[in-house]
Amino acid sequence: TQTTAAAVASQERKSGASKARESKGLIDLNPPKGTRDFPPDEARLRQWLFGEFEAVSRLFGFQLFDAPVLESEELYVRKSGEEISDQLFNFEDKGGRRVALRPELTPSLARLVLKQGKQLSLPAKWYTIGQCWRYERMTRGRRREHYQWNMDIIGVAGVEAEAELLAAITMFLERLGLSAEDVAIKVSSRKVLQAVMQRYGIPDDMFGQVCVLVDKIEKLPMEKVEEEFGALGVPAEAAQGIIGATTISSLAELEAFLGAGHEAVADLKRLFELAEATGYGDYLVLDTSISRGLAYYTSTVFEGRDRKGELRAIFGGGRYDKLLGTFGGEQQPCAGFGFGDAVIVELLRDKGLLPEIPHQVDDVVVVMDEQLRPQANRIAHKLRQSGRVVDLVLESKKMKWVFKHVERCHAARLILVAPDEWAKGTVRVKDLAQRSEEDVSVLTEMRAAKLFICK
Ligand SMILES: OCc1cccc(Br)n1
Repeated sequence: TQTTAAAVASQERKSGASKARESKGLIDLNPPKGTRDFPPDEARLRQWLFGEFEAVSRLFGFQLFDAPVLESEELYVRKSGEEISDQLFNFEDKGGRRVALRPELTPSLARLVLKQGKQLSLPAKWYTIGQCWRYERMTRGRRREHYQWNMDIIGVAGVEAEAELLAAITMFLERLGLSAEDVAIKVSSRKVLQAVMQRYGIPDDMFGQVCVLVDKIEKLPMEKVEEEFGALGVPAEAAQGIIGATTISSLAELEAFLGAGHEAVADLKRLFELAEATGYGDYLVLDTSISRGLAYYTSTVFEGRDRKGELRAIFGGGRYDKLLGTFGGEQQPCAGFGFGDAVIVELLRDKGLLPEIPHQVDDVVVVMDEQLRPQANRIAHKLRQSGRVVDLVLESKKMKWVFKHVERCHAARLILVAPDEWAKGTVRVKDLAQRSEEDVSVLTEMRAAKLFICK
């Protein structure tokens, strides 16, 4: 039961229609707060988007994995001030177990990799698309769920892994009609922050918290950031040194800051070289202001942003060489990314690149006399076996309805099973594109071949 204030707030947020239904004791037709329905039109767009995720993952030879949307809460308790941990959609199940709807997919991947142990041949290249959750006070009206495409490479220590992941991302963007003119991929290394922390003698065990706080610099007023550094016990001078290190935007500057032989410089130089050679170098921008909001990244981090800077991050990722170790498994070098299903659609819409994806079938089969229903079913079945997408009209309908239906289905052909034609062993086939029609024999498979067109 909600407190009175919460109930009143919730009632105020409901639309008039929802209130009206609620007052009649009817169920609310809207999905739970912060979640989305996918009726057919939206589901077709999502299916298209996921099809592109799948196609690119396939082209890169990655293997699909999956895990439950419900995980043990302990996978996500990291005490590093991460938004993802602060907003866990967690609860106690009826068995008294602390569980959570997964806020991200990487911990599940880590759990599965460790569970496979020595059975897993390395390097492993795994991908998945899964719904992820957060419980955020609806103060900001943000979504509580989204779908994320993840690709991860386990067992490769060099930035060749990050280069492969970025190649997949940029191939995906190009397939959708986007280019480096639309999207920038900001790249940095947390080894920069590590170097600064060492310079100021900040203990290593604060690395995750400091990185998560640096990620908030762009999102919070500077005084709030400085206050949070203070709360972490980071001296003001060190905080200024960390904040100062987030303004580097070229390899030359980075080299001057860290020194020529520093591993972060070598890593990023190699990454930019591979990106250029592969053909997506124009997307990359060195920018030490990015840190990402996940504590477990250890060096390379990257995020995709629209060049206009109007939208939230399109995707994000990086290297997380210590995560498996923190789960009590054998340490393995890992790199991966998460790519959400929401911001990319906003960007495609802004660019006029959202595809029209109508409901479409090849054939609509209609029986004109219920006596011929068995024959019509057989015709539809044979057509489907030959690969045709068939909408079989299941009740007697007037032709006016049939023609409207054929339009709704964007059908290529209308096949009428009617007594006169059937008596001659034929069915009437209307080719809706050619606006022609003919009676096609169904008496023998061969002569009926024209009807059972194989795709
Ligand atoms: O990317 C943060 C996040 C995690 C889970 C659900 C949603 Br919506 N957003």
